[in-house]
Order: sequence, then C-alpha cells, then structure tokens
Amino acid sequence: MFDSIRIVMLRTWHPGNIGSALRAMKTMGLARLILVDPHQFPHPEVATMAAGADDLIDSVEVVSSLEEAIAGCRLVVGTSARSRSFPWPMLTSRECGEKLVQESATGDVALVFGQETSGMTNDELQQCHFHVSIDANPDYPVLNVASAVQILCYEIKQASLIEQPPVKEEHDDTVYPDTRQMDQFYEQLELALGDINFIIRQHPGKIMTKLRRFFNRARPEQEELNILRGVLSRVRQNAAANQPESND
Ligand SMILES: C[S@@+](CC[C@H](N)C(=O)[O-])C[C@H]1O[C@@H](n2cnc3c(N)ncnc32)[C@H](O)[C@@H]1O
Repeated sequence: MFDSIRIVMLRTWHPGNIGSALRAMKTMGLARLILVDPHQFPHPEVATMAAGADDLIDSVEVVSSLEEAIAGCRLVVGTSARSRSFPWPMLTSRECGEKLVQESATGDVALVFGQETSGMTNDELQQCHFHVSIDANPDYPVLNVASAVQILCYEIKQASLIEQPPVKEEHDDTVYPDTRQMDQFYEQLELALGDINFIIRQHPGKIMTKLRRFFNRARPEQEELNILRGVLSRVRQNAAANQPESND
C-alpha cells in the first residue's frame, strides 16, 4: 500500500525520531522512508522507538542529498512549521493527504521533513511544488518531527479512504515532468538568462527563486516543457551567434 509515496527525512539528528517516524508510518500503512544524510543511522535507538515497526528498518534508504531522495518524483511537498520570507503555494494537511494520494496513482510522490532544530533550508523548500503547515497553536506551532510525520501520514490514510473523483477523460494522457527534468530545465533557463544578460552569472539574485515558484505553480506538462526547452535552446543559439567576436 502507498508504495509510490516516499517519506523523506533530512539530516535527522536523534535516531529515536527515525524509529518514531517508522512507527507513525506503519500505523498508517506507509513503508517507504528515505533518510538524507542522517546523523546516526543505523543505531539501536531506531529499533527501540520503532517498536512493532522495526521490520521496516531494513528497507530504509539512505542518500546524501534531497535531489537524490526525490529523483523521479512528479510531486514533492515540503513541510514547515513557520511561514518563510518568500511565499510559496500552500496546502492544508488535509489537502496534502488528498494531493499525495491522487498523484501517487500515476507516479512517485514525496513528502519531505526537515531537521529537528533547523527544519528545511530555503533552497530545499524551493525544490518543492507545495508546502504544508500543520495547523497548530500560533504561539507554538512547532511539532516534534515524528509527530508531524504521524499527522500527515494519518491524512494520507484518510484521503485514501475517500473515493477519489474519476480522472477526467481529457487528462488521461497528461504526463508531468519529474524533478530531474525540471532541474535540467532550470539549469538551461539560468544559462539562457545569463546569455542574454538578464541575470548576472553566479549572482542571479531572487529571479531564479521567483521563476521556480512560478513554474511550480504552473506545473507545465511534459509536452509544454519540451516546447519551453526548445525556445531556450534557440535563445542560447541566437545569443551565441550575436556574441561580439573576440580579438584574441
Ligand atoms: C522541530 S521542526 C523544525 C523547526 C525549525 N525551527 C523550523 O522552523 O522549521 C522539525 C520538522 O518537523 C516538521 N514540522 C514541525 N512542525 C510542523 C508543522 N506545524 N507543520 C508542518 N511540519 C512541521 C517539519 O518537517 C520541520 O522541519
């Protein structure tokens, strides 16, 4: 069940939280946990806190970056207790469960949790299509990371019990690019904007963040992305052709 939903934990410090997250996942029927650069794993505390979910420990994957953890995903949702300096498309925890269940029917999706003290970095949050904040006491909305895993896995379970509206005929063939394809597009976009001096190389400022947010919101389909990439190739070719000749 929920084979295509990845739970991703970033740089987890306390191994007990990994065990508690596994327990939270198993109680709701989820099993795929990916750890990005954990402080201590494997560790005996993981099994202690996992209790009856200790059978999931062997299948935990460990990778070194968020990019690896979400590679191939068509939808990535990041979690945060607080609003950041830049606004991003937001989901409630209920909407998050529904969206993950709906989109996991046609491809891999990921739900990403931050480190215990520092949470997710801005750069990591910008790699997500949506953010979710669990509605909590405004004076103290910061949950323990494993508690946050529990609540959002519960929402996934609840969403899976609701009969999903049938996918409309005309959307049957819709293919969305995965995270790797989007990253390649962003690299090409940044290069093209540099070629035409719209941004300064190595100092793109907030432009790339704002463009990422725009494309995350728009969610171009694969075919649309191919067209955009074709346009960027032509822009780069023209920029190269118009370069003044160097005398040396
Ligand atoms: C203890 S919190 C990190 C706190 C950190 N100071 C911050 O502001 O992000 C650890 C992780 O738990 C999850 N979390 C905690 N409270 C949350 C909330 N209200 N909504 C969504 N996720 C939450 C997030 O994944 C967060 O990165």
